[in-house]
Amino acid sequence: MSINAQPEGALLASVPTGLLINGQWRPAASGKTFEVEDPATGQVLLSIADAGPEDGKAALDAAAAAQESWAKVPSRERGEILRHAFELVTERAEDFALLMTLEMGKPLAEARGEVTYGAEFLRWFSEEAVRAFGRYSVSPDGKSRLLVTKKPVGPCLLITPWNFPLAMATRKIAPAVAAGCTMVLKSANLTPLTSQLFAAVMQEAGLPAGVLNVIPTSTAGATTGPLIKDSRLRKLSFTGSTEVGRRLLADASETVLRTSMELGGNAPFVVFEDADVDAAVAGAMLAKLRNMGEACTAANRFIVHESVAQEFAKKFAAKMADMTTARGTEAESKVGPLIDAKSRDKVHELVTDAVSDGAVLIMGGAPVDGPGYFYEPTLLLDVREGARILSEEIFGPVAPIITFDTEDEAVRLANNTEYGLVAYVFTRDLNRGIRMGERLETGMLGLNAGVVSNAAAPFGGVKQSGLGREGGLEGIEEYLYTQYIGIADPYAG
Ligand SMILES: NC(=O)c1ccc[n+]([C@@H]2O[C@H](COP(=O)([O-])OP(=O)(O)OC[C@H]3O[C@@H](n4cnc5c(N)ncnc54)[C@H](O)[C@@H]3O)[C@@H](O)[C@H]2O)c1
Ligand SMILES: O=CCCC(=O)O
Repeated sequence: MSINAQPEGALLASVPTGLLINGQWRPAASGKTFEVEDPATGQVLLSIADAGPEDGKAALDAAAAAQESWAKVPSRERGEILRHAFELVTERAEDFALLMTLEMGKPLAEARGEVTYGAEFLRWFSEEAVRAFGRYSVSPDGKSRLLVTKKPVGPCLLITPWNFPLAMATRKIAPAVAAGCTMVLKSANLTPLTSQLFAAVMQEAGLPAGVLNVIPTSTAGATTGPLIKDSRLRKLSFTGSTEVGRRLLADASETVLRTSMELGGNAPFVVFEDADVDAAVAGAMLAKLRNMGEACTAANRFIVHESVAQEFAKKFAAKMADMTTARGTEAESKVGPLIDAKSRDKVHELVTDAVSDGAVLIMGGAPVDGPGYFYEPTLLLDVREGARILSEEIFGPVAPIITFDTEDEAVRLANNTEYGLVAYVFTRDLNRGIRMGERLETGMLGLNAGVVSNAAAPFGGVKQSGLGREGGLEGIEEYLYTQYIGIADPYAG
């Protein structure tokens, strides 16, 4: 494969279409396949093998068989495989970007940004692999020695969403490889192609057979359900909706399976009266329109001080009006299609509901005519506090604005949600920024920043946004368990 993007046909022809089990690409046991569509055109891109329960079991068999030998591979070697994978993904950045744009719809410029972001998890954890230290200490009474070590948790099931096809996979696979775990990856059925290509890259980077097994499927529950109940599985790492996450947590409780849950969000974006409004608008464009608003981190509620709300809305609308809605492969595209008709209908329903409830439509507010699932960038002012659009994830390019008067009111509005992934705060007052960090119930805070994602930072939420952290120093811990060995007094007898 070349460094430059291949033409679509050649690129698609290079994507493996089988299941990856024990180092071999093979058809599903049932012989079934499913189709992957381009959300911008509705055209079928590729048909790929459709794993069923039998394939799921074969994948876990392979992961379980490879676990012991993989855990013994020196951490430096595991790190070097990750580093090699980082270099290969970077060399093929244009291919990964085009593939993501084709199957998910995001504009090419954003897809390139995701390649950089996704690849960084490989580099970060190639460096962290060698730092999973334990400790040795003398017990307080001096009579014994305490040896504390970190060990790989064992075979993991990784389930990823469709919205960031590369980064959501590398954010799990890289720390699992660094920790010495084997894996079964269940990629998103709407965007499995990037994971297929990435798995081929991991093979090329030297990952031994059986360490990473990949089972795309159109029957997620039926195929992964038995794995979650299988006592050989030691970890479930899920990224997706809170609704599915809740169900998987219930299933995981049967075997007291260790879990990481990266779930939904409902991010507040708070603009204080002392904020630099232009900087807040620039942050809002990122926090809202990155990935067409299809991000767990997307600002879902703009909570703006009443004294600057008109100015903020006017400037925000002007910037939004510059965003060209077009197929992601077109050079001018700034907003691609939503993932499917169901998602677009839900976005429209939330907008219609807010408007019929008294919100003022400043711009947009409708699906775009023609092929693909495009939705107009939309701005709503004076949204009523109890509106559905403020309590549900919009997952589209729609920004609802509500106003506040006092800091206490901003905090109350921002925390008024079951979610707690990220919040954004714009203010020139550092003390106020710090206070908001202390008062907001979220795992992450963007202070005068519209994006917080960074491979070196612990990504994750509180409340119903999930459990655990991905990235940062914390990310590898999700794949390690602590073992303590008590040693008798070496001076006794
Ligand atoms: N917190 C985060 O880091 C983060 C990151 C990305 C996306 N998300 C969230 O993901 C959601 C969007 O992604 P989605 O629509 O793919 O979510 P989803 O929950 O519908 O699906 C996520 C994954 O789970 C699989 N799945 C669905 N039902 C399943 C079942 N019964 N058993 C096993 N697997 C099952 C899907 O096939 C997919 O691979 C949003 O809520 C978004 O906020 C969260
Ligand atoms: O969709 C949520 C993930 C977004 C990110 O990692 O920046």
